[in-house]
Amino acid sequence: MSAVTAGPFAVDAVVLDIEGTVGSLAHVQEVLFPYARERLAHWTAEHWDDPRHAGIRREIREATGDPALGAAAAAAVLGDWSDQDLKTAPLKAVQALIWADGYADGSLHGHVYPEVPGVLADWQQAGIARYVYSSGALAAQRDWFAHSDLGDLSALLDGYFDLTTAGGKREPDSYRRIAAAVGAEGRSVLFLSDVDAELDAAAAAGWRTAGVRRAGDPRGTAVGAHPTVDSLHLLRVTSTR
Ligand SMILES: CSCCC(=O)C(=O)COP(=O)(O)O
Ligand SMILES: [Mg+2]
Repeated sequence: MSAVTAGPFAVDAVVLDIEGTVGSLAHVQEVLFPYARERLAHWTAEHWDDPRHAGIRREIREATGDPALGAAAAAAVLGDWSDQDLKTAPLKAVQALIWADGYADGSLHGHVYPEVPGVLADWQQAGIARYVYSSGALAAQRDWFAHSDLGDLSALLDGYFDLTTAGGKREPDSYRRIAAAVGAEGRSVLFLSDVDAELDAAAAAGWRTAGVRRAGDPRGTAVGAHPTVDSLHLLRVTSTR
């Protein structure tokens, strides 16, 4: 393991990506996504006409341009989006609903790297706020941390942002929205991600940035030009206060 550190970062808040940052890319790609993919057809057959999911239905119909799209066609569309790993809000909403069953019956857990709870607790103790920003839906993010393989980590987090509340992760305006929502100046927020385009967007909004690249990640050890660590305990983060 490398011991390359990043920082110092004097900040009021840290915002963390999930996939590839606090949890393993392989877990998302090889466990979570297939779990939902295998159940998409059944989910749409069961729930397509459910009034509680009218928003999902409307968004998928809008995206396809077919106001009469039925359950079977919707399942095919969702399957295509999943196969392409497209970060679309309705796919993320359906995945979250399917995963919720797996978390509830104990067949799914959110993967969290071993140092994460301790580092979050240290930042909490130092008065640094801790938020999550993922393409995964808010419900999926909450479930990930509430049902992590290291226990319920919800108390270590102050809030969650996703595509519906912040916008796309490669758009600087999304980071401006989050900063406004948490009441922080961009320069006082540190964003952690495994994707350089996301860090570039955060930097364009004036945020501090650090890449996280876990050991064995096939994408290599650098995340663009951003200072990069392979474990959160190598970040030197202090409070501005
Ligand atoms: C618990 S969210 C599951 C991960 C997911 O759906 C996803 O698309 C990963 O996106 P991220 O922004 O966390 O890299
Ligand atoms: Mg990620």
